[in-house]
Amino acid sequence: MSEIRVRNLSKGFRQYKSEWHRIANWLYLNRAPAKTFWAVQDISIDVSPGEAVGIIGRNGAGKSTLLKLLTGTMTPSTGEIQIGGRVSALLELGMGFNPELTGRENVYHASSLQGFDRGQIDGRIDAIEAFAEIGTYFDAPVRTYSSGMQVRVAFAVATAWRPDVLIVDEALSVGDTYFQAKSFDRIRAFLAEGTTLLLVSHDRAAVQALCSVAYLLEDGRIRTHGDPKTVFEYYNATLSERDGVATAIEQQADESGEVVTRSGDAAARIHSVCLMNDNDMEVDLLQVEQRARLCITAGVVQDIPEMVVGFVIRDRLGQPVFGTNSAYNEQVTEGLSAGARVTAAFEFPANLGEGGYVVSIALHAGFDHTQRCYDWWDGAITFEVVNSALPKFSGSAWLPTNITVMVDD
Ligand SMILES: Nc1ncnc2c1ncn2[C@@H]1O[C@H](COP(=O)(O)OP(=O)(O)OP(=O)(O)O)[C@@H](O)[C@H]1O
Repeated sequence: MSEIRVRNLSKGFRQYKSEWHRIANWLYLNRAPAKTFWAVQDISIDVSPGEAVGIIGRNGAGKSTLLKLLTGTMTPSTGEIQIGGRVSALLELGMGFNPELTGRENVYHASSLQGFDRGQIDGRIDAIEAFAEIGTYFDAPVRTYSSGMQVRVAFAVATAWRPDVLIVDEALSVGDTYFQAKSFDRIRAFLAEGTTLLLVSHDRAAVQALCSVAYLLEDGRIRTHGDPKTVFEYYNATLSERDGVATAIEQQADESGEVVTRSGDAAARIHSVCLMNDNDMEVDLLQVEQRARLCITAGVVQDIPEMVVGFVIRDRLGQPVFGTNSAYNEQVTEGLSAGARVTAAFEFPANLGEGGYVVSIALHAGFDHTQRCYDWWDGAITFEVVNSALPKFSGSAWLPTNITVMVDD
């Protein structure tokens, strides 16, 4: 059985030529044939109990509208929604608070709207206050709060009881870093206990860390769905599409079963990518701090006005660790003819933490691939960084550190 079952869901908004046409329509003066704009079109999704699903897409793709339909704050034009269990939604956190009431009073009010009685709220209020960590402000009117304080109280009350279904819309990105980390821990704990999660986020690391499936929305429809890494790579490839012209996007599993994404208009193609160590040997293993050289060869297929070669190194969660390109370094090659061969080398010290890294390579015009992308190759190579010579450290960057510790008796 699905915890969330959505079938052929659509939401249309009527668009009028002017305010007058809108009013005329209300007054049944039939002089304003309105067009319908479909913010959500024919969406079907099944989410199993305990599953975590990410929803991604450009601004205006229909993500918030979909969540509003799921939480019942908007009614669908057509389609069906079934949700099992108690839903808690973190949308527009704190918007429902009464500014004249204190945080504590708002917590009682918000919790009673969620269906909890006074005794149940009395039993949780101390925990909510402790989680929000806003000190004496908890008993001050909400109008005196900073937006961060409001988010803290709103998150604390919305998650005071573990919901069966948690719906989160970028809500966490507004809090401060400390509170975001604490909120993520709470969401992770809910997931471990069986909560179903629907998360709208542009944060690739958060979606990859929390979700097992992602859906890419575009113009109100599902363009693709699958494992979050593959869907984010596909999304990244769509960012270079212009004027509604679709980019060719290939996704194929390599020998190890990893899905590799390649996209672009193919006016130039990457031929080979390899990583060399300081002994000029091709490697897939580097010591922390060892010098490395990323070597790329490419061929020009059609005459192009310019070519920029770039790369990005990502950690295992898909978070970019470092990326640069020849445009940032003022080495754009111009006026390339079909048949030309291009070689590029990027040399750098592997000042990275231990672990696995994935490299994407790009050939494009302009400062990034969103202007015109010839070839983008996600996961072109992978490599490992090991530390057998330096002091132990954590994290994905190696920052050579001088340490001074003194004791005064
Ligand atoms: N009440 C409304 N009336 C008319 N159009 C609307 C309404 N609400 C949303 N839309 C339109 O529907 C489309 C989808 O909007 P939505 O807010 O769902 O996108 P989104 O993917 O959440 O975008 P963002 O990432 O910017 O929040 C947009 O073009 C938006 O202008």
